Amino acid sequence: MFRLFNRSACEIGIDLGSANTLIYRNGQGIVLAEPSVVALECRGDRLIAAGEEASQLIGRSPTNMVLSRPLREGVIADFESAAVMLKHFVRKAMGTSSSVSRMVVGIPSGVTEVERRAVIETATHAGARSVHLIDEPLAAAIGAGLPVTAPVGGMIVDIGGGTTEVAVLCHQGCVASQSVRVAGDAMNECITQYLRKHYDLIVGEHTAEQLKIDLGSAAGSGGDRSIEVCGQDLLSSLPRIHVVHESEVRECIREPIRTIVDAVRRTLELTPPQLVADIYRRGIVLCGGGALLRGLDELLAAETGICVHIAESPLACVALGTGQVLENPQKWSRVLSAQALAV
Ligand SMILES: Nc1ncnc2c1ncn2[C@@H]1O[C@H](COP(=O)(O)OP(=O)(O)OP(=O)(O)O)[C@@H](O)[C@H]1O
Repeated sequence: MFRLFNRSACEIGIDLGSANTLIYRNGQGIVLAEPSVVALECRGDRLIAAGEEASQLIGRSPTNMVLSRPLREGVIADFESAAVMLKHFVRKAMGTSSSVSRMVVGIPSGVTEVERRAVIETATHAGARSVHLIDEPLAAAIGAGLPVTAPVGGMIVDIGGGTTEVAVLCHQGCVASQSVRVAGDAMNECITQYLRKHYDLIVGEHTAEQLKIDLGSAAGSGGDRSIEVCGQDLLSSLPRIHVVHESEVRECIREPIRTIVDAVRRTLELTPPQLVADIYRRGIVLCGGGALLRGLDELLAAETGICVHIAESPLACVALGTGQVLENPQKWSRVLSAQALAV
């Protein structure tokens, strides 16, 4: 019976992000990548849709449905919805397995004890028999391939939807870090506010996000591309087409980008000189979806005087890192023993 049970149990690593949830399954790699969105029935908490399907309903949900992005700024803001969403994702990732014997979950480094507990309870509710938490910057650095076990310093900057995590790592530990609750969502919000204030135009979340991805940049590229968007006129409530320029988007996301650059500079100030020299030689590694913002690597390099590299799969680094910890528990025993919380 014991052997049968063990054969059907699986181990998974999770990046439970404000914007996206990724699941790594032991021996298989990343098996799920979905937006962290869930649609529930208004009465009761019956699941209607989760992930990509629910994301299509943002700004379009009927009145008998509650649409939720249960994580805000990297932490669980709506416990009930997070539990239903994670349970659904874990079931999908489990495939034919009957249980999850171990779950490694990435959490932002600046979270409170209550926020940590909320993650553990959500993971337990989703079916995990033992839950280990790992700091996201450490998981991201492992996933990005930084030599975090070596006695040399490396810097990782993870720009997600709700949080930006900056950390200097050395010998499986964190030497200096900053966690700011400003990232991709804050940029979307700035774009929405700008269009409302300057053009009396209200746009949905998807439109703001698309503008950021299509036109957003941290530094000028020479031209000034533009695209047409459709929004709702603030005064008449009627639909209106408006042309938005690259230079406008760059201007309105300037503030969150400044906050991110300042977090990197503050982390360097907190870093001992020997490690600063290591980082200078190896460069800074950028990951998270925000790493894909055009020109951000160049801006950071200009502001710090240090080379900046974008990780190979920036959106997957945290999940890949949790996966490596699962696959090689001996190597990462120090990371896990410090974080382990058997349920
Ligand atoms: N090409 C792009 N240009 C700019 N931003 C992008 C691009 N692609 C994705 N993003 C942004 O990346 C963010 C999502 O990144 P990611 O999946 O790493 O976040 P997360 O892990 O869910 O969030 P958090 O770490 O805060 O919990 C979103 O804000 C999204 O708009």
